[in-house]
Amino acid sequence: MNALQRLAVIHTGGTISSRPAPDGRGVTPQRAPSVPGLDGVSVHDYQPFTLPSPHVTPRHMLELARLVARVAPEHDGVVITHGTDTLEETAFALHLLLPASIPVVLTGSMRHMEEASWDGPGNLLDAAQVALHPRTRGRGALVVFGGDVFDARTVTKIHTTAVDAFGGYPGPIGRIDRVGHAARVEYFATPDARTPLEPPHLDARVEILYAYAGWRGEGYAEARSRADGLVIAALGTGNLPAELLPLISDTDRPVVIATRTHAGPVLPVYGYPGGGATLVEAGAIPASFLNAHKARLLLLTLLSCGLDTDDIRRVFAEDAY
Ligand SMILES: NC(=O)C[C@H](N)C(=O)O
Repeated sequence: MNALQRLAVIHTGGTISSRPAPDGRGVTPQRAPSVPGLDGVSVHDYQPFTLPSPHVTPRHMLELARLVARVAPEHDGVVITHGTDTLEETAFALHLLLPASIPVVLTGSMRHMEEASWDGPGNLLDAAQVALHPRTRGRGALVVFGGDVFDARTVTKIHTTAVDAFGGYPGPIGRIDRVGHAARVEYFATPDARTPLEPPHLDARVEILYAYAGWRGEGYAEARSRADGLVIAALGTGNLPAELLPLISDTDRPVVIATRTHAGPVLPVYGYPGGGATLVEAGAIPASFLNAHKARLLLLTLLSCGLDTDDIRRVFAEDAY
């Protein structure tokens, strides 16, 4: 007889743990869901905190990474239930902090447990079966939602209410379906290998500024004086209004340029004042394909590791994460 597989399920809150509060003041996290119908698997639950995901911070992400690293050796896979609003940030933090050899799968739900269309049990079962699947090993932190498997680097929340709330360019790297009760897991891609980062804390301060037509740098000086580093969600391939160029040239801390456009890289193409080529010339660091909030987590992690601006520039240039 085959030995039981062992699954760790780490609950953190979010809609998948939520129902309407008795005081009638809206939906709040209350009770973690249990994994439905997994034969031959012994499930061990952990609950480090119970939060709506807008309350999750980088400190919680580091706490989770340490918990996963601690429980992973005694389990065949790890699932994390999480609110969807910042799920991609926690997934990306785990991608930065954990070796790819640990199969860790994040999921959540868009509907709470008292709604007829509650998507929690299906997503949780999918996540569990993906986490335990032998082909999942070596792919690092993944997100499973609506049967699609996404890598932590590219996944993003694309809809505020739809059940298929996750997407991202270029799309899923795998899929789970079922034939009868048997799960069928297919992969189309493997995330690149990387060396996990080992920050002693995640307390560096990195702020995001969002560019728009007519921005003259309002808020920039204040953010620069508070933060250890900045990320700008810039325009198109990473361009800004001309007024930003002297501000960026003057900044002695790392300034990473991401894009507010939903897909595609940041590239030093344009040479007009504020164009991407002039920003890079002025010392800004292109975020490549990372969205602004993931670029922020990478910058924050590198700063927390004590890296200087040149080393940070090198890490971003290598597309190492
Ligand atoms: N669907 C969800 O989980 C959204 C919720 N606001 C959260 O992120 O905690």
